[in-house]
Amino acid sequence: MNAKVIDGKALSAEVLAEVTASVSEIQAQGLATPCLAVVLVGEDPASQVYVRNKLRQCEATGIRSVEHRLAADTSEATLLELLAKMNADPAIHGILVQLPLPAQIDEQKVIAAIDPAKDVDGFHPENMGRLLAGDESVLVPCTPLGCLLMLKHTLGDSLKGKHVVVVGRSNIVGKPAALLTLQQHCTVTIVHSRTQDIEAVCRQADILIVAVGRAEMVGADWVKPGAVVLDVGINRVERDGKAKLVGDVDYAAVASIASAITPVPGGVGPMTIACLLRNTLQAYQQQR
Ligand SMILES: Nc1nc2c(c(=O)[nH]1)N[C@@H](CN(C=O)c1ccc(C(=O)N[C@@H](CCC(=O)O)C(=O)O)cc1)CN2
Ligand SMILES: [Mg+2]
Repeated sequence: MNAKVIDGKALSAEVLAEVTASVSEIQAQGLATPCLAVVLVGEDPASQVYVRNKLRQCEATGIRSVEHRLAADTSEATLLELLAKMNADPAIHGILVQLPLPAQIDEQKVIAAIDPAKDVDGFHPENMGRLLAGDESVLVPCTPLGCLLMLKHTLGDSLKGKHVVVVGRSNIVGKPAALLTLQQHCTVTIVHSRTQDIEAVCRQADILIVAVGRAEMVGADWVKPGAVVLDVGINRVERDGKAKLVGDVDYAAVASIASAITPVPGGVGPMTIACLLRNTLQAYQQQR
């Protein structure tokens, strides 16, 4: 088998085009423009790239953006004060704090301080709880939402009843990906570092979603022939003396056995940013 490549760049362009059309319509009606506030603490190079891309996509879709760059030694209190101001500002509809945060700041405390209505990352405990309860109007985390859109695009109605195995149990990807596919009537298993015979469980999957952060961990012997494989990993490695970006899946090996697979780069990553803008529009519409 030679897997179909699920093109995250092409699909994210479709999502962004829909957002752009909706923003144009809002502007044509003379309404306030949707606005996203982005907070970056410190100088992590990857985070700087992601934030730059988020701001660039805001501009491309017509969404207004406000950027706050804070020094790496910013105190938790200062960040919480900024969030309180933005929560109270009716001209700001979405707020995101780029993760990871420096060690002196408690990530959970910061996430919980964002107004759930403006939480375009879908990380707030209230939004996580609503997702768990099956509330379909809730803001959901961007990466798992991107995965779901890719699965719907690839499988359509036949997504129902499929066995999804999610590798990784993070709050940001693994758990919400499991809940979102459960909501689509999939049979869902989460596996992780302590799972016994993890390869055998993964081999049962019709759909394998891998989000562990370990370069090329999933080989062909983890995958049932014909499975759909979504690779959420982004790992910077050195190969033949050159820097290279690889996923958590051994792409060449798994593409020869899967029916469809996401590449890295150009797979799930671009969908994350497109879904952020989609969520910003949703937050705006729900605040009107
Ligand atoms: N507040 C948040 N922080 C973080 C999130 C998040 O959703 N919200 N996710 C990740 C980082 N992230 C977005 O913030 C993100 C990561 C990767 C990509 C992406 O498009 N990747 C490209 C490769 C780019 C590269 O060269 O590194 C790809 O896969 O094609 C977009 C967004 C952690 N923090
Ligand atoms: Mg092996």
